[in-house]
Amino acid sequence: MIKAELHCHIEGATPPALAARLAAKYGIDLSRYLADGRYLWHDFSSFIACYAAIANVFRSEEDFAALAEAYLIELAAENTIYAELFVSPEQGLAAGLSKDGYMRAITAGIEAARDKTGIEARMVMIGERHMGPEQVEGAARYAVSCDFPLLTGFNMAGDERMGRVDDFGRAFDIARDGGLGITIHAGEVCGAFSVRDALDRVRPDRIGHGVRAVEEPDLVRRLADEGVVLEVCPGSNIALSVYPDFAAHPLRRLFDAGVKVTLNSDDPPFFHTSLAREYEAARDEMGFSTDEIDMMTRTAIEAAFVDEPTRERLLSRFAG
Ligand SMILES: Nc1ncnc2[nH]cnc12
Ligand SMILES: [Zn+2]
Repeated sequence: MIKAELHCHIEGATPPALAARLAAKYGIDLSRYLADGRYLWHDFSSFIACYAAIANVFRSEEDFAALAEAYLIELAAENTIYAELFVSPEQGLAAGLSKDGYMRAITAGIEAARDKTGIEARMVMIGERHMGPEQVEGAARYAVSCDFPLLTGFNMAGDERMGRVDDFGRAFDIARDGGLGITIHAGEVCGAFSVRDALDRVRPDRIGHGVRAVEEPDLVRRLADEGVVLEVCPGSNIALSVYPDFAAHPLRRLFDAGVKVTLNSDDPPFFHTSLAREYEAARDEMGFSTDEIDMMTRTAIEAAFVDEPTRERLLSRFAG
């Protein structure tokens, strides 16, 4: 089955064995965050802290390039034709590189994977909500001024409980005015109000998660009517205790209500998942037919932050 992914934080795709190898190479103590091949966290805040620690083991352009290349090659091996990677150039600064050096590295990883497998990929710039409006605006300004053609979108991740969407509105205005596709994490840790705020202030093309919109029927209807695409990450939601299990997850209710939904892995090894496992769970645990899953993949390509010839080429893979 053909697959596509719109929502994966690239440092969040770091295999634990790679994190351990780089930590040993650079003399970094990860014992609070990684043991017995598993990442150590127990709630959203400790997940964010663990994520930051793991992202810090990358110290060279080669490290970042190898991560992106390896992740995309793994996706391609599971018949994934398109992926968007969430990127954080400030991670380059933390590594003693430059933001451009980081972007160059992820670009190199994408190009290497495309040369080897044909997988198409783009980058989406991340601002971190818990770092405050200045950081998020800075990320947007860098995104619209840097010169990396594979960077096609802007997103805000991080702790949804920090501030209100309005505090970050200018960052999205900058990104939109600069021609970037717009998506925002909302309705994951916080409830329906957060999705409504995002729709009202940011007018996003897509929403990261968004699943807690299900708590308000009017909001579900609004998502369906406005055609906003949800980047749904069921395994992530279960790992972070947003829902107890796949049976309780609202993906099916949103789909049946006519909301445009897609399947994604978020930070796969942190949540003991992969894009392939999310597809399997949709079929085996959430009762989606092959045709319905294909619909979700098609939705992902239709909502991808790509130029129209690329979209047409990707959509042609569904012919027949
Ligand atoms: N699931 C998630 N929610 C918010 N910020 C994140 N950063 C990495 N993964 C995230
Ligand atoms: Zn995410």
